[in-house]
Amino acid sequence: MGSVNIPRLDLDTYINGTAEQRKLFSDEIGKAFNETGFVTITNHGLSKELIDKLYQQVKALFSLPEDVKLKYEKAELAGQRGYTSKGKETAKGFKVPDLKEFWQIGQTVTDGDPVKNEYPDNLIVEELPDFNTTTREVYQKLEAAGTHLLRAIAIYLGLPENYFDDKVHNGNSILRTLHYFPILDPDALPADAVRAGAHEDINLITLLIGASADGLELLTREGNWFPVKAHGEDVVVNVGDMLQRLTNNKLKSTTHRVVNPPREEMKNSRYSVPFFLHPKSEMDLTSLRSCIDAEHPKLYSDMTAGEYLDERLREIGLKK
Ligand SMILES: O=C(O)CCC(=O)C(=O)O
Ligand SMILES: [Fe+2]
Repeated sequence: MGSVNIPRLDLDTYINGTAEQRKLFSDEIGKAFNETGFVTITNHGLSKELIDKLYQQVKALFSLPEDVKLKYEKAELAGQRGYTSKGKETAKGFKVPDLKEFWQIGQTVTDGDPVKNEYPDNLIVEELPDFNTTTREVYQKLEAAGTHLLRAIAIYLGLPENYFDDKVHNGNSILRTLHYFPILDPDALPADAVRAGAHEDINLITLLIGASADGLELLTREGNWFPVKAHGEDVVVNVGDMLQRLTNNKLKSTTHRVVNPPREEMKNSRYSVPFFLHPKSEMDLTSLRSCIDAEHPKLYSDMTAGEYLDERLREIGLKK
C-alpha cells in the first residue's frame, strides 16, 4: 500500500514556540498539505473534558425521538443550521445518499456586525440546553485553532502571517455533529450505500475531533485508500477545496470517505464532529499569483467563497 505522510504536529510549538519551532511547524504542515492534504494536531486547545462532554451531548441529541429531531429540520436552511435527517446528503457523483444524519451550528456575530444578516440564527435544542452551550464553546475553540493553523499555512505560502485573519474572522464556518446510524439489516441496503461517499470538503480547512470509531480513509495520489488514525483527543486537519483553489492545487484537497464497518459492527453507531472553517463569503478565491507559473498554469476561474459555496451545496443536494 505504501506509506502516507500524516505528521502529528503540536500546535503549541507554533503558538508559543521559538522562531525556529514556528518555522518548522509551518514547513511540516505545508509539506504534508502539499503531499497528502492531512495532518493530526495535538495541543489544539480543547480539553479531554470538553471533548467527552461534546460527544455525550451529541449522542443525547441523536437519541431524541425522530419527531423531535424533525422539528429542527427546515428546508429553507438547506442543512446549514439545525437537523438534516437520514437520506438527504449524497456525495457528488453518487446515486445513493450517505448513511448519516447530522446537525449543523453556524457563526454567531453581534447585532451591528456587517455580516449579521448573511447568517441564519442557530437553532436551539430546547430539550438539551447543554448541547447548545457545549457546541458553541467547541465552535469557538476550533475557530481559534484553525486561525493559528492558517497563519502557519500563510507563512508556508510566503504570505504575511495574518493574511487569512480578517477573511476568517466572523467567517461562515460550520460545526457539524454527525451520527452514522446503526444498520440492523445490512442485506436491505443498496449495494453502494456507505457512511460517507468519497468527497472533498468545500471549505478552507477542516478540523475533525477524534471520530468515535474507525472508518475514515483518504485516497492517495497513487489511487489507494489509506485509513486515517488519530490518537485519543488529536484533531485531524485536512485541506478543503477553497484552499486548493486559492493555491492552484499547491495544497491538496484530498478525497476522503467513511467506510462501513465489518458486517457484525453495522449495528453500532459512529459519531464524529468536523468543523468546516470557511471565510466570509466576500473572500476572493482567485488563485494566488505566486502559485501560478509555466509549470503550474492557472486551473480555476475566479470566484468568491460565497459563489463557490452556493454552487457546491446545489451539487450535493442540500440546496435546491
Ligand atoms: O466522519 C468523519 O470521520 C468524516 C466526515 C467527513 O468527511 C465530512 O463530513 O465531510
Ligand atoms: Fe469530509
